[in-house]
Amino acid sequence: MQENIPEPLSAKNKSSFAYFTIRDRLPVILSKVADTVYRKKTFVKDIHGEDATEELKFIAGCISKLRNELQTNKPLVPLKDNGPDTEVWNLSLAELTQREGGEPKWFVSPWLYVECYMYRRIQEAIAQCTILHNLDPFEEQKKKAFTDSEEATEVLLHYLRQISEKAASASDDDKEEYLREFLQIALWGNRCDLSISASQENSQTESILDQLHHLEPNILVNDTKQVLNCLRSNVKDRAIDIVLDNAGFELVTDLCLAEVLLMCGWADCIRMHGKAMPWFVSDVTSSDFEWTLDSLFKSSRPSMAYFGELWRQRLEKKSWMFTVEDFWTIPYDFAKMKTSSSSLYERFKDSKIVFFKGDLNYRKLLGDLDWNPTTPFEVTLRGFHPAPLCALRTCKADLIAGLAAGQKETVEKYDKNWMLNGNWAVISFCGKSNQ
Ligand SMILES: O=P(O)(O)OC[C@H]1O[C@](O)(CO)[C@@H](O)[C@@H]1O
Ligand SMILES: [Mn+2]
Repeated sequence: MQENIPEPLSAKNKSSFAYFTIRDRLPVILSKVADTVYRKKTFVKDIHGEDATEELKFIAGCISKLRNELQTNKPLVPLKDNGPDTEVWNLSLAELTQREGGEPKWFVSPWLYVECYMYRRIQEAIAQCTILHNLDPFEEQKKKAFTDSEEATEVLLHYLRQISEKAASASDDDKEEYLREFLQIALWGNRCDLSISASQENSQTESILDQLHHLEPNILVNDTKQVLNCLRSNVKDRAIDIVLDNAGFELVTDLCLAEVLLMCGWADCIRMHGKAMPWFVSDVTSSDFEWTLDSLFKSSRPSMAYFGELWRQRLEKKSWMFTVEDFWTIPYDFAKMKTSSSSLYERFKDSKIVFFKGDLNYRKLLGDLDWNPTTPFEVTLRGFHPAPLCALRTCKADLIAGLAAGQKETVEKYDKNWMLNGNWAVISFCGKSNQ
C-alpha cells in the first residue's frame, strides 16, 4: 500500500503538542538548566577554581540567549563548536533552509528538528568550555530519578532473580511468558521520563509488577506474538539490539529485558545504544550507564547488588555491550540512517531484532510526520528495515500508526488526553529486513 508522505509535525499548528511544547515546555526546561548551572557555582569553584565559575557564567548566558531566541521565534543559526557532529548538523540546517525556502524558525519548522536543535545548542555552550566541557546539566535529576525508584527497583530485581534461578529448567512456554512480561515492564518503564514532565520529578514508586495486569488493555497495538515468532524462527543471528531511552527506572527495566533475552537463550549478545551527549533531559549517556551499574553494584539492597555484580561481568565478557553513536543525537529520522550512518545500518543488519525504546525513538521511526493513525507501521518506516524491529513506546506525542479502524475514536472516548499522558502504549513490530 502506497501512502502519500504527510507533513511534519510543527508548532505552525497552534492546537498541536508541538506548539505547546515549544511555547511552554522547552522554555521551562531551559530555565531549569540555567538554574542548575547557577547552583553549581560554589561547588565548581571549590573543585576547579575561579576560571570554572567564569565558564558557568558563559553557559548560563548562552542558555538565556537560547531561550530568548526560541521565545521570539528567531531563525535557527549554525553551530559554532568543533564537535564531531557539527558539520553534519550545519549541513542539515542548510538542507532544511533550502527545503523551506528561508531560514528555519522555532515556531514554523519541523518540531523534531527544532527540539533536537535545542538540546544540541545546550551542548554547544558546554562544548566550548575548557574545564567544564563534560558537564551534564541533567545529571542530578537523572540520579535522583534512580534513587527515588530504588524500592521499586529492588522489588523488580528480586522478582528477576527468582526467575533467573528457574531459567535453566524452564520450558519454552515459560520462557515466552517471561519475555512477554518483561517486554511490558520495559514498555511501561518508559512512562518515567523527565522531559514530558518538563523536568519535574518522575520516578517509579509503586511496584511495576502490580500494575502490569491493569495496564495491559492500554496497549493499543500489541505485536508481542510477532516478536516471539521472530525470536523463535531466526536461529542464525545471535545479537539483539536495544536502542535505549531514559536513565533512572526505565534503564533498570531495559537491563531486565536484556537479562531475560540472554538468560532464556534468545541471544548471545545484547548491544545497548545510548546518547553521546545530554539529551531530552533524561536520556542515557555513557556516564549514566556506568553510574547506574555502579550504584547497583554498591547497593545495600541484595537483589540490586546481585545484578550489579552479574551485569558488570556481562559487560566484561562482552555478552552485553554499550555503545554511543552520533547518529542518535543528530536531527535525522531513522529513514535517513542508511545514507547518514551506513556503518550503524550495516551493524543492525546482523541483529535478530532491534528494540527501540520510548517516544522520541518512535517519533524518529515515523519521521515525526502527521500520519493517519490507521497507516500500517511498516509504511510509516519509509524503507527503514535494517533488521526486524520493535518499538516499545508509551504515547507522549500526538502521532501514532498501526491502529485499527475506529480504535482512535474509541480510546478518545475513554481518555481525551490519551496521545500525551503516557498511560497508553504500543508494542509495534515490523519483520521486514533488507538483508
Ligand atoms: O523519553 P521519551 O519517551 O523519548 O520522551 C521524550 C519526550 O520528549 C518528547 O518527544 C517531546 O518533548 C515527548 O513527546 C516526550 O514526552
Ligand atoms: Mn527520553
